[in-house]
Amino acid sequence: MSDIPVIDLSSALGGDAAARLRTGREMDRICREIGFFTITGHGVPAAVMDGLRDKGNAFFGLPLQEKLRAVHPVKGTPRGYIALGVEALSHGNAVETPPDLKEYYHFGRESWPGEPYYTSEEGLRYFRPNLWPEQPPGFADAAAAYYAEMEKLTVEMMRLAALGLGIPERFFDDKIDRHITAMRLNHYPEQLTPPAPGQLRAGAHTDYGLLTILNGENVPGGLQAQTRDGRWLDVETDPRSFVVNIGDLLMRWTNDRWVSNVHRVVNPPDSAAARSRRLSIAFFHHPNYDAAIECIAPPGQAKYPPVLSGAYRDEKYRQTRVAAA
Ligand SMILES: O=C(O)CCC(=O)C(=O)O
Ligand SMILES: [Fe+2]
Repeated sequence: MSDIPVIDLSSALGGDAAARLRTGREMDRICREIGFFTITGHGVPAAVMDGLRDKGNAFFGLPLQEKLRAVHPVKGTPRGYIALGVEALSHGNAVETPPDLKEYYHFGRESWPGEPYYTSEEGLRYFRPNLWPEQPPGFADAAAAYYAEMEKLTVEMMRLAALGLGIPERFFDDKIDRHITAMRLNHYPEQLTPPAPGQLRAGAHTDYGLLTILNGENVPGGLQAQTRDGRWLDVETDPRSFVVNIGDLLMRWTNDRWVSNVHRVVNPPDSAAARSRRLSIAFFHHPNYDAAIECIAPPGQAKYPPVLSGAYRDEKYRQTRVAAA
């Protein structure tokens, strides 16, 4: 495969059963080979995408002192601002590199029901209040609107995934209906000094969850995905479409039928480094924390023991932190 495939979701989202099955099978074919594809016809309004992108750009454009006021007081909490030098994604895959050349803002669901699933001691570990900065105004609303669109889209995509995997269309529904998805706005600043040896915007890594839905922009110093035979492919991240990739947990759930590809964000070339900042918005779809992930496989052929969704993510977060935030 020499290019990242494109899936047009419009007929499947229109509800036509044959189109849904066809699209699910297309996903299956692609995800067995390379767990990366672009989606068009996704139905997410451009105004929602631009809305959050504008707020993100405004936030990262603030002076560092301002941004640091949005650092969460409890170290390691996936909420609020994380400055340059805190994370090295490659550590999640046991590769040592210097920290990634990015800053990011982490947030989750804005509100949830007053039920024990959310409010118990365990629930509180995943459902935490967001930490919105004072500036820019309207950030929380733009984020909630975007989050809601991603929720609708991922329910549909997981149904198509089920069709492609040959399991009941609604198999995933009750395992993702109280999902613990975190989102990130990643900002890769202009590079005014050369990176250290081995230092990238985001080191080579795999994502942890089910589907990552990414909205980026095509500027020098962008996303690359690695093929099974070790080549790096440039991934176009057009701001009007989304790039979707499979995470480790879905790879495990499918008993390795679908691949969670290694990917990275490279540095811009020297000629453009001083002016190529880049913003990406990532929705890391992750099942309900109490969902047991049991390999979808014929009896006796599961490659992995069952694991709980929440415990699995906790461990991944622990591995990728290289400095106190
Ligand atoms: O910024 C991008 O294009 C990708 C970022 C990424 O892979 C991640 O945050 O996991
Ligand atoms: Fe990633």
